[in-house]
Amino acid sequence: MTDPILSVEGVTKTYKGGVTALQPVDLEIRRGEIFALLGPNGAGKTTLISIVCGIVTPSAGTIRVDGHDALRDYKGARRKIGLVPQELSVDMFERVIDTVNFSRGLFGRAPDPAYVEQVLRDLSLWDKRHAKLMELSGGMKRRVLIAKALSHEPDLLFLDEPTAGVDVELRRDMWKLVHRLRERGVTIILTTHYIEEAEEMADRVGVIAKGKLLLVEEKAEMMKKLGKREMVLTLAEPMTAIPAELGEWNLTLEDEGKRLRYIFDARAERTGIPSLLRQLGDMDIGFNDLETYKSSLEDIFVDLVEGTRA
Ligand SMILES: Nc1ncnc2c1ncn2[C@@H]1O[C@H](COP(=O)(O)OP(=O)(O)OP(=O)(O)O)[C@@H](O)[C@H]1O
Repeated sequence: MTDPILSVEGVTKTYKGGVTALQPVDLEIRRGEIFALLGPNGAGKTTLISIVCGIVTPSAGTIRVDGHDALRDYKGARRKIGLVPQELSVDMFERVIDTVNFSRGLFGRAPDPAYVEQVLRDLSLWDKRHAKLMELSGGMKRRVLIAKALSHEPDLLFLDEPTAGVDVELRRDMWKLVHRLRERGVTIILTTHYIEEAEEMADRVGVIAKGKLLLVEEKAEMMKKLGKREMVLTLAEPMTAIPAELGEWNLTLEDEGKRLRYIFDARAERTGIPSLLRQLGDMDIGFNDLETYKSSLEDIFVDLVEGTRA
């Protein structure tokens, strides 16, 4: 990859107690992309982010953030990064604008009221700028965390589970916000348990489980490559069992024999649907409805993660 904004090479982490949270991880992030790191609880997502942000020391490996070695030149690397943590760790008595200005100062940036105003406006926090954090709703507090993370004009923004525990409306707002930030040139890495979040937001998806990065793919490519597809026929007459003549097809009978499900591989050149339908016609098996489905990222994810179970 030419000039990645982040490159992670051979990074591992074994915590003091002996838990191996990351097996050697190699990952490159392109400038300007939205990358979703998708994985179940305990997969190592937060550990990886924390290592890149210099909060956790890796057991091995190197990290470069926009050319800065994250270990040897921690400050240079860290300045490029905005981190939105999972937990609210803010002083509830502080006012919105003060906490954002304070975060900017921590990175040695000179005050820039116009920039901070823009960030607060983008996050619909401008009207609340003089409110104390304790006076804000949960969703607004989360936006304040984002404003703080953006306060020093980072090029790379980490969102650690940005929508965990927020309502649907706020989740959609977050998604829009992430797209807007990208339009402004910010590269975004987010972690999530939610498939639909990765599906909705990301350009590329990395699937991580048990500390192993199992796969990194363009989202569309991943769906295409690994997608199974399904066709469901609603039968005119319920069946008690699948006739032996249909034994070679990957069929299941559902809904008390009223629906027949056919699963096929989207990668295969031929779906087999025409010949299956012909055969059903020859056998006088009628149907009232035919639907096809593409498997979602969810199915792919479950397949992958289950594949890693010992
Ligand atoms: N400070 C620590 N000391 C010891 N073990 C830890 C520490 N932090 C995390 N772990 C362990 O490392 C593994 C990976 O945890 P991590 O928090 O990175 O996962 P995650 O993918 O972010 O999970 P979640 O989605 O639940 O936040 C887990 O087994 C966890 O228990």
